[in-house]
Amino acid sequence: MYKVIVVDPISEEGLKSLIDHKDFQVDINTNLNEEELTQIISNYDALIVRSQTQITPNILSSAKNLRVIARAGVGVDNIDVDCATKQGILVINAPDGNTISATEHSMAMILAMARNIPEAHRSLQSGEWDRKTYRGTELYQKTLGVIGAGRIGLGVAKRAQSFGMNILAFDPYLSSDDAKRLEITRATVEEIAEQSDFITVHTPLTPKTKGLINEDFFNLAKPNLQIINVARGGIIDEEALIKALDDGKIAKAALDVYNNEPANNTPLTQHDKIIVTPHLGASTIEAQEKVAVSVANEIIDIFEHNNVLHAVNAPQMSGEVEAELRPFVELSRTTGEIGIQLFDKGPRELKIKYHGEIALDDTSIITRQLVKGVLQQDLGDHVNLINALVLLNEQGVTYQIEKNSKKHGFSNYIELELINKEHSIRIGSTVLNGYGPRIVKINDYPVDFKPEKHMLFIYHTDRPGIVGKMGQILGEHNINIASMHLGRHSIGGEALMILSIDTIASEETISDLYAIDGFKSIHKADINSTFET
Ligand SMILES: NC(=O)C1=CN([C@@H]2O[C@H](COP(=O)(O)OP(=O)(O)OC[C@H]3O[C@@H](n4cnc5c(N)ncnc54)[C@H](O)[C@@H]3O)[C@@H](O)[C@H]2O)C=CC1
Ligand SMILES: O=C(O)C(=O)COP(=O)(O)O
Repeated sequence: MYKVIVVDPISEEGLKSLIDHKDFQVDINTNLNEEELTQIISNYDALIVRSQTQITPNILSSAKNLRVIARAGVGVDNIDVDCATKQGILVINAPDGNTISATEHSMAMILAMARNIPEAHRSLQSGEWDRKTYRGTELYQKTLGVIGAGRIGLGVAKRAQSFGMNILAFDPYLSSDDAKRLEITRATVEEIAEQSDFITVHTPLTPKTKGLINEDFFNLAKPNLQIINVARGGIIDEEALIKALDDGKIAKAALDVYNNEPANNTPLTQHDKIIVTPHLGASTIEAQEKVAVSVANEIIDIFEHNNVLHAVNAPQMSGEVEAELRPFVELSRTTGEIGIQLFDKGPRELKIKYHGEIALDDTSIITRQLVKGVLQQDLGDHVNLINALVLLNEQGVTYQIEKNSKKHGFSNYIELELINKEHSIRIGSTVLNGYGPRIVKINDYPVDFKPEKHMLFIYHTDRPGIVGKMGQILGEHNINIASMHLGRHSIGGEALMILSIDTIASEETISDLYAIDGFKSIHKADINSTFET
């Protein structure tokens, strides 16, 4: 039974598939403080949040059994994702469940601000009939600057176009083709500052976007500028905003999000030229149901089928590409395990080469599997696909990836090289049509074997009688040989023997094998990962 805790208010109707599932127990407790959550989190396999609960390193350090944190929404800035990643906890979100609601809320804010609706409403409720003070502005033929042209930004742009607005957009990922097709003009942040009558921000909060709209920006702005933020508090510098409004550098603002939430104690909510809502962008019946359905179904899929659709801190694992890559994924972990056992000391560097068609695919999952295999010998189960690269970095090991879509003898070829100051080792692998995963190269030795659970790699001088002696010693130690492969450069020259054996070879067995004249170095490789062809 998997245990899931829901700590923010989330549609129970949307969570129904999880609540009704026989393999899941769902506890809903939306009143926990940090200390209380820290105390109970080790009981849970999955945690569901919205933006309210801060998932801190403190909580995560106690989350010994937590495998998944699911954000029923988009922004994950309330979750310490780096810390979760280091601990191997998968973070997922529901990236499109609330897009329409946040888009519509942004339009509502623009319209409410342009037409003074909240102020006029308040005035009329207080008994006034003032048609002069609340004269507004049309959107028609005005310029809207969109910073962050993703799902919501483009949704706002499309709706604003239907009001006859011209759209300028800044987003490093907005291609000129897409901009042309969408009839949007790409612009720099400065151009947007200078030319816009309205501005809306729709980026995530990142070190790059924090304070993106600041005093310098407002100094470039037109005095009639009206600006909204339905993305994240902090993208617009709050102090600079108040100053720009007070100094008449810009006209108005509308905010749904704040540096500190709940925003009970800030001049922003009292300012005459700012209209405010308490982070309501995603607060509709429809959005809440959609995000809840999305995280509930994905949690089930992750625990039951290991399928991840909306990973924030891991490569995606589903669909056609995954089916194509699956044999390589399993082979790679094994290759990493073999590699580290053939290497005497810790590597300082890994080089990973992808040759052939596979070079055209997203191979990040394979890279992580190779690294996981390498680290697993020392770090055991702690290392997983989420934290493999972080842990590699922590071990002071760098990695490089080389991709070449030209064939390297095989239609697909993956090579792992482990390097330190003294030496390096290269292991080449492929998946052969009809034959499955194969190791096809060890350093310069061409080989061809299917990795098995227990193997011996013996570097020796090629000479007659050596195999018989080895068979005899293994027999004396009650070790059965399942298969044997030889790679050699020339007759009588240096050679590599690879044995699959049915049981683990003891240190005593290895030391007896060293007595054979011509055996130079012997490495055991015992594979932890389950390996299927
Ligand atoms: N107020 C609310 O209730 C809600 C707020 N949001 C917030 O809205 C924001 C956007 O959400 P979506 O559109 O769904 O995300 P998205 O991921 O579809 O779009 C974000 C866009 O920002 C762009 N971007 C990233 N860094 C940038 C930079 N430095 N400069 C310019 N563009 C940059 C990305 O390229 C991407 O196109 C998020 O911060 C999210 O948390 C989302 C839903 C509800
Ligand atoms: O999805 C987002 O990023 C939001 O900001 C919505 O936040 P909420 O789920 O309403 O707390």
